[in-house]
This record gives sequence, C-alpha cells and structure tokens, in this order.
Amino acid sequence: MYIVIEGIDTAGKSTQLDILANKYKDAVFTKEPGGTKIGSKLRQMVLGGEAKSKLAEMFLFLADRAEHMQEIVNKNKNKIVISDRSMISGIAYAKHLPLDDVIKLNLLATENTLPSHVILLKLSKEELKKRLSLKEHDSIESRGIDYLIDIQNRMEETIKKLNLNYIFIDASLSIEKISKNIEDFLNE
Ligand SMILES: Nc1ncnc2c1ncn2[C@@H]1O[C@H](COP(=O)(O)OP(=O)(O)O)[C@@H](O)[C@H]1O
Ligand SMILES: Cc1cn([C@H]2C[C@H](O)[C@@H](COP(=O)(O)OP(=O)(O)O)O2)c(=O)[nH]c1=O
Repeated sequence: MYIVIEGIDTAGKSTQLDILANKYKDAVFTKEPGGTKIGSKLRQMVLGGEAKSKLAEMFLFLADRAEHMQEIVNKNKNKIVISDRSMISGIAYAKHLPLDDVIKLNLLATENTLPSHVILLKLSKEELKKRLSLKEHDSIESRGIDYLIDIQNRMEETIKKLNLNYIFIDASLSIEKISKNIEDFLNE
C-alpha cells in the first residue's frame, strides 16, 4: 500500500498523520519534499524561496520526488508507506504550467508509480483564512488565500484525471471524525 495524504497548507495533514502513526506502528512514514537525505537539502533550498524561476522551483521538487520514489516508496513495497504529500502536490502547485505537461513530468519522476490510496483534506476559504492567520508562513504559503484555494481545486482535478483511488474529506470536521473517515477508507 502506498497511501498519500494531501491538502493545502493547514488542511490538517500532520494532525491526521500523528493519529495514523499510532495506529500503523509498522508503516513507513515519509514526506515530500524532504523524505530522503538529498531531499532534506532540496527542501531547505526550495522552501527558503531561493529559486527565482518557477520552473527551477518545480524541478527541485521533481528531483526530490524521483529520489523519494526510488529510495523510500519502491524500497518498501512490502510495507505500508504513508506519505505527507506526493506528486499530486507537485502537479497542483506547478500552476503556471498546463496540467497535462506537469502530469507527464511527474510520471517521469515517479516512473509511473501511483499511490494506491489518496486522502485529500479539503478546506473552505473561511476556514483556510482562520488557520493561516494562526501560523507563521513559508515563502509558498505567503502567496495568499485565493492562490491556495486554486491549488486545492487543481489537486481535485489531478486526482480525478489520474483516476486514483481517493477520498475527499471536509477538513473542517472534527479531528476524530476525519480520522474515522480515513480509517474506514483504508479498511475498505
Ligand atoms: N479537524 C480540525 N479542526 C480544527 N483545527 C484543526 C483540525 N485539524 C488540524 N487543525 C489545526 O489546524 C492547524 C494546521 O494543522 P496541520 O495538521 O499542521 O496541517 P498541515 O499539516 O496540513 O499543514 C493546526 O493548528 C491544527 O491544530
Ligand atoms: C510536494 C510539493 C510541495 N509544494 C509546496 C507545498 C507547501 O507549501 C510546501 C511544503 O510543504 P509542507 O511540507 O507541507 O510544509 P509545512 O511543513 O509548512 O506544512 O511546498 C510544492 O509547491 N510542490 C511540491 O511538489
């Protein structure tokens, strides 16, 4: 199983991953960007906002993704792998490029491996505003509310287009309800 949890910043991914970590003690928990040795360097570079070119930024994420796929996901095929973000973020955040082109680049980076289960936590604009106001922003988050809602829509579109096995969950439900929905989905 290769399970990914997706959602824009503050959707509640880390909160649900903490709960999953208690339930799936033998699973491999990982993240993009930054799940590998070189990935942690790429993460620092990309989230620090050093890249002036949007294309350069996307290729840094793609380099991270290729290494992560080979070293973490593919090397643990006999285990449950649960990842904070995936190619779905990669495709959705590369908003300046046509969806089909970015999908092709991402499939190249992942050697066509797709997640077996996708959990998308979806925020309303109002809830997103509330949550962002409580948080210190990195260079990507500080691009704004409408930007992030657009990304969320692109995540939905990507998941449907790739024909993935998914659940969309209202991220403003209680933490317990969300966790129950996730559990039911993974046990289907
Ligand atoms: N279901 C929820 N209802 C209300 N607040 C939540 C919920 N899930 C998470 N939060 C809060 O929202 C903020 C962002 O959650 P977090 O899990 O860090 O999101 P992400 O990892 O997606 O950025 C945190 O302050 C967290 O406590
Ligand atoms: C995986 C990925 C993330 N991102 C963005 C989404 C986030 O704003 C940021 C890093 O995500 P994340 O690790 O969720 O940050 P945080 O620790 O602050 O929750 O990078 C992309 O732009 N492209 C990508 O391919």
